[in-house]
Amino acid sequence: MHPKALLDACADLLRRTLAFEHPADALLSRHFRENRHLGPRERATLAETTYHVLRHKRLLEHLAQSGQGPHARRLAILGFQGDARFLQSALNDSEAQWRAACAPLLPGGAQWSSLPEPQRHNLPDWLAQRLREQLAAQGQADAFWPLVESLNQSAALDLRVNTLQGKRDAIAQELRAAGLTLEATPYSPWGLRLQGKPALQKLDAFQRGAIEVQDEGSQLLALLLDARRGDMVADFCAGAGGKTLALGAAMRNTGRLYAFDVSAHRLDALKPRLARSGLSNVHPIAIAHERDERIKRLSGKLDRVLVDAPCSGLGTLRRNPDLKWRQSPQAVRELTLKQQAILQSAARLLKPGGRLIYATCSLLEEENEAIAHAFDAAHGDFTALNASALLEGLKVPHAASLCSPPPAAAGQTQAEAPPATTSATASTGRFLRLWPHQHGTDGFFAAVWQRQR
Ligand SMILES: C[S@@+](CC[C@H](N)C(=O)[O-])C[C@H]1O[C@@H](n2cnc3c(N)ncnc32)[C@H](O)[C@@H]1O
Repeated sequence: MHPKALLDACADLLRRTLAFEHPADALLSRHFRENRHLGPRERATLAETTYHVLRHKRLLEHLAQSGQGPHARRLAILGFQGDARFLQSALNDSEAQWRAACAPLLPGGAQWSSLPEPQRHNLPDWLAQRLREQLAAQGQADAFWPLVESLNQSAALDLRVNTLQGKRDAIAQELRAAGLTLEATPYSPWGLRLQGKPALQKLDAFQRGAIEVQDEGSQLLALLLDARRGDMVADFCAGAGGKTLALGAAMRNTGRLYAFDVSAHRLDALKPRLARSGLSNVHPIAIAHERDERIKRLSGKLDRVLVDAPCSGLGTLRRNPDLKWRQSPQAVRELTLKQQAILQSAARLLKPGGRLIYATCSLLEEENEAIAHAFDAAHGDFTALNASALLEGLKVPHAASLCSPPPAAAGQTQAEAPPATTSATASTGRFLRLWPHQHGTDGFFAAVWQRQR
């Protein structure tokens, strides 16, 4: 593709993305489907430029005020993520001069640190304020900048090994032999972290379902449910089934695993993944809402229920940077009502002794701890379990470092770790709390309970 045409295509994609009528990843996928002639480098430039501008939108829009020509083109010039010589040859003289003048203020530039804070954190004001307040209340005010910097980077590509098909080490060896560079993930026993973003779909391991793309944090949520052979389990908000597949494999393809979701479309995306995985214990069921009759019939019958609730997704900004511009305080408030309603309905499915997990990929306290505390207050028949102790029992390295609240005193030893079952709802390490800047995963939250009666 000619440099000028590629820059035009970047500008056109940005114009459409910044209308925020559709998620950026959906828009990009559609663009690539409709333009099959695009090569891998052109696709990478288009995708990375779009994501870079979404990540650094406040800064780039500020700098773009000084340029000339259509707004989206100015953003594409400032945020271009392809070969620098390629960009140079797409610019006219005045554009080239303007870009050179802006360069010291771009991310990584010599004068970037002199910019006002909003142009460095690139978050909407409401979100920056909430994160600052929340971190300060937890005594972690210093974590604000490391967090926003990590949210503005692209995420690593993690795989989950389908342990029904082979051990992690053996699959890692197979992938290395196919030319991939990777290492075991630090916490999940099922995970592999790839270097770069190699294409996976043609690999034999992918086609036979031995690997699935899944963030390490997501793997840990499924692990925490500790679903076992022969269990009756529900993945209440299964979506395209990332966690369903991990749960089905943990159950060794035995028992019964219901994959519920209100979106039949998302459940459809689970079907080819299920076919590859070799699982036959999964039952995808599209429901009308969380009080659907098909769910009521299962009341009091299940051993494990995972509620991977619909949420703001603000823990996934590394992958979905447009979410910070698409979310709002009002939308988050509405989500919290939905989250409470879903958790309440899902809890009814458990039998006494059964385990319930409420999880999100949000960073916000109101979608996480606040929902868990409200559930505690309304459900005396559920006892909170300690995520740190559970993960330790599952042999996850450094389990306590993945959970909050952190130990009050440094140097807590394993012997001092709290028991898995605790009625002290504010105990150390009660919640799984994953952060991109600390754990290299997306931001995740999970609270765990056991039904008593
Ligand atoms: C965070 S996503 C799930 C992601 C999925 N568990 C995975 O690992 O890939 C939340 C899902 O909740 C679904 N959802 C929304 N409202 C629901 C409801 N009332 N009952 C069940 N699922 C619901 C959405 O369609 C969406 O697929």
